[in-house]
Amino acid sequence: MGKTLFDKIWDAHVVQNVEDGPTQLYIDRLYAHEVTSPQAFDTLRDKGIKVFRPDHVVAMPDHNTPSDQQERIDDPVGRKQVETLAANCAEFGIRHFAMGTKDNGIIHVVGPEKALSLPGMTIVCGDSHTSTHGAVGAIAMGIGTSEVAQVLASQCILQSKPKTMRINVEGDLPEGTTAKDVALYIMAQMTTSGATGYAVEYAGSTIRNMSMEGRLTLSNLSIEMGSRAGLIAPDETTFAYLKGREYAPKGEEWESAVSKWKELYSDDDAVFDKEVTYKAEDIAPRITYGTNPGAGIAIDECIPSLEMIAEEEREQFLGMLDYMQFQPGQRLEDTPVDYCFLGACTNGRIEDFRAFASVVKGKKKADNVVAWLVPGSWLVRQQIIDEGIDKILEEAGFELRLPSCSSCLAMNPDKVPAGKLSISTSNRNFVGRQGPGARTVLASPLVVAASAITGVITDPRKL
Ligand SMILES: CC(C)[C@H](C(=O)O)[C@@H](O)C(=O)O
Ligand code: SF4
Repeated sequence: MGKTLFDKIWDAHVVQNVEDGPTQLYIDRLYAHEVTSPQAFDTLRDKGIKVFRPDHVVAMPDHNTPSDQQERIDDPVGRKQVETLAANCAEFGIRHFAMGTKDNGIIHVVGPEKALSLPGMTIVCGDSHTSTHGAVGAIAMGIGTSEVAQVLASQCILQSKPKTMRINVEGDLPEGTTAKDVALYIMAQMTTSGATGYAVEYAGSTIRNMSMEGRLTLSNLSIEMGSRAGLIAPDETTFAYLKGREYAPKGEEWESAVSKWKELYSDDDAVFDKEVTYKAEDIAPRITYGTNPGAGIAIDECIPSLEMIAEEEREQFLGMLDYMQFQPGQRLEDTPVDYCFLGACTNGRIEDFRAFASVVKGKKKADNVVAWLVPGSWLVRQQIIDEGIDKILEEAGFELRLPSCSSCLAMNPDKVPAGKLSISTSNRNFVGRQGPGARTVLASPLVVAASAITGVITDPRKL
């Protein structure tokens, strides 16, 4: 029987299989950020252990970094986390991309764009959206802080092998529909726990035709349906994206790496524990209405009416709508928005800024809207400037901010006030996610851009 892509990478990293226990898996790359690493470093310090392979670890602060200036962090808790990361990296000899330096950004944006994440790797980080890196053809998983300590100390992790699922998407995406919409659509079909216990591989012609950055967006959201990992077989798109990037293999090493990477696909006779197929033509620009990313609709649909919801789910459904201040059956188009956020590890890449700019070019931001446009890294910010996108944004009344997780998570000054409605390109719309009492609807950069221009939830196809 053939092997799946996941099996091929997994098998190549098994150090030992413990009978009736987890697998000891070798890890190629550990990323660390300021929020989930301090205790892991404390553990090493307490036990007098050194970092086993410091050159395999890359750290950077991203959650607490402000997006308006990066000279200082006013919040003492956030400041301490960022300072502690810097001190730990200095003490343990780990590469550290400091706040405000050209290498810094959100880990899940920086890793792929610097080719620190490569096909065939095992990649972990104390962060659930580590699934993002699976888009380059890697096993990339979020882990807990105690596991971060394990990897620092041994470059290995104890892991039970998940089941495998293949999600195929076939055909051409309709106009105005992006990778983000594909992810939101799949999640609505599968629910936010539909892939729990599985490692997902995305396949099919829609995925093959998707840009590398679109694939990163899709893999990013894998965790939101419960999957720990979201892999995509590396192909010419992957190789073209990685080639020449800072940490990519060079010269002959590149050639030999690519020939190995070309073996990384699921064999024709590989069997998945579960397989589902969706049609691209069924997907449209989407928007969420609830407080989990699976509670979403096509932008021109209405929120389900109460009759459409199973009886046992009605209480939860009404609870979500109550928080969101929406009604069953309500149409969301034309609902006034207060905040617009372009950014996060979901949609903070150059293609997202190009998409946003393509909508707002020659138009003006609505007066009722506060807009935060936050590149996912300093490299993305530089690309925006080099391509003159900053000028287009400025002329339309927007301001380009500094790289950060920003308004994705209320751990820095970019908080949405209680009761305000935010339309956001991030990946989570949980209660209080963008600030206590803040209400979040998730959408693509095109939908957020159209809404930032009109001041109401707007279908970009109709602008
Ligand atoms: C702070 C961190 C642990 C968290 C995560 O694991 O994902 C954050 O990045 C998030 O997006 O909620
Ligand atoms: S941008 Fe958001 S989802 Fe991504 S790592 Fe930061 S807080 Fe988590």
